Amino acid sequence: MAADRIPAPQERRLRLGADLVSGHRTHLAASALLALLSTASTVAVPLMVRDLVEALAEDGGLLWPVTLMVLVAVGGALAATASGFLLARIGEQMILRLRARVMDHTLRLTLHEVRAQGEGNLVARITSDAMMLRSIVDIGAIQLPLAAITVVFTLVVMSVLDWVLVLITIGSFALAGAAIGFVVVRVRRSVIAQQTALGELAQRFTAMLAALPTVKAHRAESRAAGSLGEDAGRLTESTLVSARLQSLIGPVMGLGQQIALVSIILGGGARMAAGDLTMPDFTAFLLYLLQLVAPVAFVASGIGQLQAGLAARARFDELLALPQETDGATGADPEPDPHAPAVEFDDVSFAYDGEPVLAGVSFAAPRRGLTALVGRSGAGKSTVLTLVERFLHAESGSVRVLGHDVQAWPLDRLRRRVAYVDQAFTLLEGTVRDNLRLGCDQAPHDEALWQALEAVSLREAVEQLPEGLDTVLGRATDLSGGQRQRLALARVLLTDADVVLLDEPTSQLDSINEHRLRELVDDLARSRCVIVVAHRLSTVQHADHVLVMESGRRLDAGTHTDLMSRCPHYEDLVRSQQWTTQSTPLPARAPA
Ligand SMILES: Nc1ncnc2c1ncn2[C@@H]1O[C@H](COP(=O)(O)OP(=O)(O)OP(=O)(O)O)[C@@H](O)[C@H]1O
Repeated sequence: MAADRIPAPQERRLRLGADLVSGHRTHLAASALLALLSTASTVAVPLMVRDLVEALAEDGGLLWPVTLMVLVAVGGALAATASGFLLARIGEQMILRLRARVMDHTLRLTLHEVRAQGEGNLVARITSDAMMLRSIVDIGAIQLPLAAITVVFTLVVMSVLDWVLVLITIGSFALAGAAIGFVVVRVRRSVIAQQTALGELAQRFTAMLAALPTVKAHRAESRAAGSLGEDAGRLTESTLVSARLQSLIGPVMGLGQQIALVSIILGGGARMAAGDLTMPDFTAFLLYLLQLVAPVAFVASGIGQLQAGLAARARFDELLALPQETDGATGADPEPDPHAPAVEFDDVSFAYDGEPVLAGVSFAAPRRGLTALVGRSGAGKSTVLTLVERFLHAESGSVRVLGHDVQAWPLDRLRRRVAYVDQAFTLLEGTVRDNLRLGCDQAPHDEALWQALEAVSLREAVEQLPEGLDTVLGRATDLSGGQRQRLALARVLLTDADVVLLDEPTSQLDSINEHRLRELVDDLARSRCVIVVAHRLSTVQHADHVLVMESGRRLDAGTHTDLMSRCPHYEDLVRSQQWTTQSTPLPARAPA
């Protein structure tokens, strides 16, 4: 199954030659052939000019040489155009495949890694980095080798005309070449710094947009814009470093050309005076020299741009080398144990980057019914859910689902059995229909979707949306908090998950919504195991089992009534209803 396939580490690098250009070999060969024809015409034209000069001197017919020269020149131009177009197509196809691969890979990274990388930084990979990488195909695959071939061919033909002048030409350009080589090494380093700064800016801007309501509510637009401006300034600084280096390339080559031209005119004049060089040969030589400038300059600047592409490639390699979520299990799905609890924690400990968060937690949630996790903010309740969903791995102890360790389940199967509803009741940017079908293997019919909406009292609201089930949510049209909540639960109703994990939002809902949510959760709990991180007393009172957590430990477990009679900490939580307030000390208990 594709979703379960984890690429071997060596597959996770960009193998630009085989990996990206594969499937386009014919087009690539055609493009190379056309470019070669165009190069041949470029090399041939000055020789034709020489024949023309000779024909003029000998009073010969001009029609045939001129016609041939025009045909060769126009043919060369057409071949260059066709080659360029083919190359652009290959480049776009390559970028298409690359983007698809990187997006797929990114979605399979662990949540922890995606957060560590930053969304904006990851987006920069498929935008600016991808465009930079295109230069490897545009320039590196054909144009640069061809420019180099043109230079070599031209020098060979020039040496047939006069090898002494060729030595002078090579000497003049060699100096410039050495200076450019020095610059190019630094260009690559500066481009990596520039792309990293661009990723950072994109990341900060994305995060700022996500927090826009808070920014606006605190009238912090100016401060936010100022801070983003500073990041943009840092990006400009690193861009200027590479721009400064790259801008050196053109003038240095120009200088090489000037030196070569003056040297050739002086040297050529002397050799003509000595009778070692004819006028037509000198004319052709000069034309070749002028023609040589373009490919030599292209090789010089192309190597610079190639460095940018290679820098982008290094950033892709870095991303592709990040491990995907591993699929622990192999072989067939484990058969659920009918006698085992739905979820079972056995002495589970977990730490975030060395910081202990859970310590020796044990509990069992039965196959049916509502289990509530309660505790102050930071007690580790949400972390328990993430371990069940295998977003994170326990450091010790075992987390079992339907009788089997979560590692024994193929990841895809585990997540089919366990539905997760986060605190924000997140909806994807897409139609209502897409959102409802998210966890379903077989897309349910609209009738089933309407039934699920009916069950969560959302049918009327969706019918009133501009395009009903086809209304795109997430941009101009969005749902209220309570409606999102119900849509997320309708999504769960459409799956056949055995376990439902629900991270209750900390914000207080109005009493009608709270009541509806409770009814829905009770409904779900009649046929499935529902584990809810509870922030409301109403949820806890309805729970069949309550697990009390404090500082990453299981403090007690039982029914609400039992816990009220024997667990002072629980009594405190219930009385204060301050499940989410860590810093505020709880008021003293009333005397019994
Ligand atoms: N991504 C993370 N990286 C590092 N530490 C984290 C991360 N997420 C949570 N923590 C830490 O782990 C601890 C437990 O967090 P968790 O979210 O499980 O608590 P919680 O009981 O669900 O809190 P709340 O009721 O406020 O949602 C906290 O101390 C928190 O600071």
